[in-house]
Amino acid sequence: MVRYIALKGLYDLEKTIGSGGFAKVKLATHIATGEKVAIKIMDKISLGDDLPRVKLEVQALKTLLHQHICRLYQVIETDSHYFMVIEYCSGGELFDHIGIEKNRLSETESRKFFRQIVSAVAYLHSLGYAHRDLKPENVLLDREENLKLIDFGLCAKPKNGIDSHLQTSCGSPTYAAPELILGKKYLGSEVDIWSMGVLLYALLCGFLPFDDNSIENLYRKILSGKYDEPSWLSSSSKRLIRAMLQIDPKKRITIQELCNHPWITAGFLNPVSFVHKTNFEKDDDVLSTMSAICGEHASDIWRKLVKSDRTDYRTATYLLLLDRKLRGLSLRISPSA
Ligand SMILES: COc1cc(O)cc(Nc2ccc(C(=O)Nc3ccccc3)c(OCCC[NH3+])c2)c1
Repeated sequence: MVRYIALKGLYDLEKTIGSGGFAKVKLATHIATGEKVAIKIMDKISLGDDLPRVKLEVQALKTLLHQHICRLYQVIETDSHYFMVIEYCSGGELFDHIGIEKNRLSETESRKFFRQIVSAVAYLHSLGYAHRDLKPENVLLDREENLKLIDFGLCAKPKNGIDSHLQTSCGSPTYAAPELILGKKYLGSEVDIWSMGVLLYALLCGFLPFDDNSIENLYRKILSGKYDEPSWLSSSSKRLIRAMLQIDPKKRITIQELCNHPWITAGFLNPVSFVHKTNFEKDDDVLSTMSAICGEHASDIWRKLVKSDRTDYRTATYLLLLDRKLRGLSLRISPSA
């Protein structure tokens, strides 16, 4: 196993859990706390002119604090590599969780998960970001089956706000909105709604609304906006999916309407809110655990934490200890930290 000097003493790398274009994701252990993390490793050579995307994603993730958005703990940059230390989603991909035999979820279970996706995307849009690559592989679960959105490598924050047009064609065609595959100017918020429509369809049906091995046929199907409506779909589900898979983006349901849609609120007391984690909450138990080991005063540790750019080893240690505490585990830390 290639050892990276930059991780020595901080993280022990384990198996590869994902690999894509210019990155691979490995399972790792945060040595000081023994907690599992995922580390996305990118080498700068193969990143090429995608290098600025890493900085854009890191910048976005430092701002995005939400219970259904996978957490960035630490960023390590060397001359040759970027390492993004990320929350480990031990539940794996949501769609693997659906399992092969059933291959689709009940309306109630689909609603539980879909509300979490809507909450994360509504929060994202409220801060002016669009994900632009919403697809099953980017929807994971943590150990308590809470949903986590991952991979903001294509996310965009248009400089004139979420309502200003984008042009870059990106994301996977299967989940891409008609205006995106036509290369038209599009709104990030509108293409995210379309992709969420594809996700909801896949949850409720167990297969994709538009699928074809030939890219031309796939495009034709997407641009036709026609897809099967299996007999098991309730009329309320059909209405919601139709509202999301509108070819004309101006006729497509908006994220606000989605949060209040009858299908979304059925069985729940309230619409989807995108209340999110506050910023760093100060925890004295965690701070005293850290000060017991590194000898600094808890108040100094906290001051440095708040002042830091929140992507250093101290931040990762604090957040992982906080996570252990929230799970009712002991706050242990190994002296080598
Ligand atoms: C903000 O979250 C991000 C940003 C990003 O650029 C990339 C990722 N990638 C991740 C993060 C975590 C996992 C993971 O924990 N996977 C996993 C865990 C247990 C069983 C199976 C998978 C990850 O997995 C890669 C494969 C998922 N399609 C990717 C997160």
